[in-house]
Amino acid sequence: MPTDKGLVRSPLKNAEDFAGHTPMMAQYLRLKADHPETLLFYRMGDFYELFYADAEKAARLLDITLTQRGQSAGQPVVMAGVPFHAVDAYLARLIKLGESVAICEQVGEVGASKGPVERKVMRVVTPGTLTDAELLNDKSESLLLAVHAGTRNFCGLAWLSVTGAELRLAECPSDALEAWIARIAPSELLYSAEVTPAFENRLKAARTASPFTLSVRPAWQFDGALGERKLCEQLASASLAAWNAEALSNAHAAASALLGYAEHTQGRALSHVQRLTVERDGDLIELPPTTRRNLELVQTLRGEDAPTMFSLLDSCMTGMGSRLLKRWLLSPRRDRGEAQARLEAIGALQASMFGGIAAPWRALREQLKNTSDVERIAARIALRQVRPRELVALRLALAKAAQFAPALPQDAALLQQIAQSLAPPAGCAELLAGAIKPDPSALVRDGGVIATGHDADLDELRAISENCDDFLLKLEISERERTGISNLRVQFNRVHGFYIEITQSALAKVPDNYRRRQTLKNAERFITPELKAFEDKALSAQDRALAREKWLYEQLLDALQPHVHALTRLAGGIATLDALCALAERSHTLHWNAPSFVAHPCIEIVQGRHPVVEARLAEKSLGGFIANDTQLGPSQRMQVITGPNMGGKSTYMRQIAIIVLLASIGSHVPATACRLGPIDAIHTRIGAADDLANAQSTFMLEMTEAAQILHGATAQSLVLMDEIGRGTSTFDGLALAAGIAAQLHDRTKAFTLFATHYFELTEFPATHHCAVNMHVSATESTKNGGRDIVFLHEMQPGPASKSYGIQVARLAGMPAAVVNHARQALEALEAQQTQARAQVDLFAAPPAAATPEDSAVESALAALDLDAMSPREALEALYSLQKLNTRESGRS
Ligand SMILES: Nc1ncnc2c1ncn2[C@@H]1O[C@H](COP(=O)(O)OP(=O)(O)OP(=O)(O)O)[C@@H](O)[C@H]1O
Repeated sequence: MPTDKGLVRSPLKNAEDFAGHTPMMAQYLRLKADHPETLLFYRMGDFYELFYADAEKAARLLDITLTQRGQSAGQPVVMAGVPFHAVDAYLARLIKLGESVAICEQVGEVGASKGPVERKVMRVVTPGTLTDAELLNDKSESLLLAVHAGTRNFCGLAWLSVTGAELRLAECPSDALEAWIARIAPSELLYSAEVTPAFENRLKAARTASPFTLSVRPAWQFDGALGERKLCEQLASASLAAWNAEALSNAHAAASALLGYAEHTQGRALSHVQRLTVERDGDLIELPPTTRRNLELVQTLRGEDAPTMFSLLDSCMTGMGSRLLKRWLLSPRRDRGEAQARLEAIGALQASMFGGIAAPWRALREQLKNTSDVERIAARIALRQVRPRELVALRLALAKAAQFAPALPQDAALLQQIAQSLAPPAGCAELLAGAIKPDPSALVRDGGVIATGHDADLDELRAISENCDDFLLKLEISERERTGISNLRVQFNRVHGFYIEITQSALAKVPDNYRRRQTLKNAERFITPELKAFEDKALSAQDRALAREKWLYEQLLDALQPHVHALTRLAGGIATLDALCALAERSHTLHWNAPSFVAHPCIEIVQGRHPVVEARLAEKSLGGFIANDTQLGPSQRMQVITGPNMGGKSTYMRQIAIIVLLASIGSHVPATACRLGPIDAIHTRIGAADDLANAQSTFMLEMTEAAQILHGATAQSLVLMDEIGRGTSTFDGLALAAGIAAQLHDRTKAFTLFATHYFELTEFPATHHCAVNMHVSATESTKNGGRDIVFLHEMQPGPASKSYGIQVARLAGMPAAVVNHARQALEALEAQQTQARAQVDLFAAPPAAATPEDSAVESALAALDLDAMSPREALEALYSLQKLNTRESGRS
């Protein structure tokens, strides 16, 4: 029997367990037993109430009042509540804190049966399965990721956004798991209750890179065969061959848990998820978490959202566009096909000759403004959670989408593809226009949502409640005419309802179909079948109109289901168009140019700039950015960069990485020209703070990151090494820096930018022919006796002549006494070093270490497939290894 850490069933499951509890508390406890780890919001009239431990927790987290009311099973009932109309704000706070909430509604008729009204958990809101517009961030996705610790050191991954249309699968070696998690950046991660404690600790540790909620699921839900079946059902396909996703049993197992959980939280299947993508290790340009952090792609080093590369790049008009652009930025592909198609599209959007009007991106962006989030609305239609006003927004978006296509230039394949996806699903806009009022109430339960003319019954019901007086007046006139009784009156009172009043004198003229209702002194009151029917209708018209509206809304949702697929396709088209128009606008505004791709290895940049630093300088009027060239190719793979602190070394290195990344996603780049050969990864090792959370010192972290780069980089990688070795003693640091530079140059052969303050390293290019010295220029100002430094920020060939550390310290406001002291000490040190400097060849290759051959025991050990062994076989293998070892020791 599989254990289930997260979903431990409450022992209070049987009816007798609730003995002594009031019927309502027994109902609550029964529902709570199914959601032990989740706060249960139990609807009572106008409030959602929480009880017992949930109430205490909510009171603490939400700062709401904890109260006690009555007793159940001899104990006071501890409770706390939130008003139902304000629930979204409370949910948002809880979700932000990583909590999950089960929403339990009253589903039965009040008073329909004995005991409490029937209640049901309608949905579970968790950080990774958000669907409410109020809880979601427009510009970022909330992703749910399931991880399966598979066999043979492989992990399966499956992830999706519940409000998106795409499910993604991947398999990765176990040691690459953290990098994958960091790249996916989920809001919630699902894992099996039966993973090893070590694996669980790794998942917990992965939260330091970007926080997410961990949710444990029963082990049986991670089932490969079940996952494959569920995927086939989801995609309405007999096999996964079309997606090249057949032989991925670890990922299928993750998908099984993922879909199961997503359905559990939404209370229904995710019919809108109809696309599948398999991500493979080698498809993407590797951007390790350190690179994303150091290049400040989506977060600054301080953890803020701006100014970052994404905040500069994202001028999208819609949330869909922003989300897609972020995905592009974080997942550049090695294959240039996609980037090339985007470049072509941007070129076409910028061509001012199109149709004799200004560049098409301008007009398109105007049209894209205020387009609603069709992607999320389509998902909410599928999940039957869509609100009336969203449907109006959808109708307007459909009308807009129809205008985009004719405005699209015809000469780029990607734009043509977009034009096709923008065709609004036939009949959908008409359906919406016919069914929903142009300005409906926010919620269906308030009524006033369904358009007049959509349903005759509803119109009549509304007419009754709205035009009661009118009806009575008309009836009075027609009855007076029919009977010839001129003082006949049609009236209403609360006790007797509707009636026709006839005075004594006119009784003789009363028609046959009048039935007596009441006799007064001077008059008789009658009812007719027509008036009786009206009375029945009028008295309950409002309630019935509301019920009818709800029913009609459900009918409308049914009728919209077949359009969901086309709507998500259309949403994809709008998002892509928006992202491309944003790139065209950025390129125009920031004076960027199109890069070109070549097959031979090179990174050639003419007049490159760092876009974020440039924007900051412009914003603060700190002067212009100095552009620099970069030339890296087969014969010049490494630049050893020296120059003063604050000279611009880091900026120069980062700008190259950013230009390479922008080109790889198909964006224009901040340079006059750029030619780029194949790239498989961008690695960075740039100064870091202590990683206290992982108990690593600065130096340990520096070495760990450098080691990862040396293991991972290839001849197609771009490597940024900023001041490696500075975290330890000078000799240690210098020696390590020399070793690392030699390894990158001789073995890895990656394109390397190696910034250093060790002047000794400027000798490196003399013996390493693919390396060159570069330096950032600075000069001493004539003011202040030539003691001040002026940064020119220009990259020039050759090594720097001076380090200017003391000048920079002076600029930073160091007391004059310290500066003088340092200057004297420096002179003494330099004199001493020149005398004592022994000629040490820092870069000489070490004597080849004899690589001992593996012993027979080691070879046998390496050949064992532990995952495929039973405990008995493992024990036998151990015996034979022991025997082998005894034999070997005997020989030696
Ligand atoms: N090309 C440039 N044009 C104009 N200003 C620049 C340029 N490069 C750098 N700067 C300015 O100089 C500042 C320092 O640059 P950077 O951090 O790259 O220097 P550094 O040489 O790496 O310094 P350190 O060695 O102390 O790390 C930047 O914040 C920016 O304001």
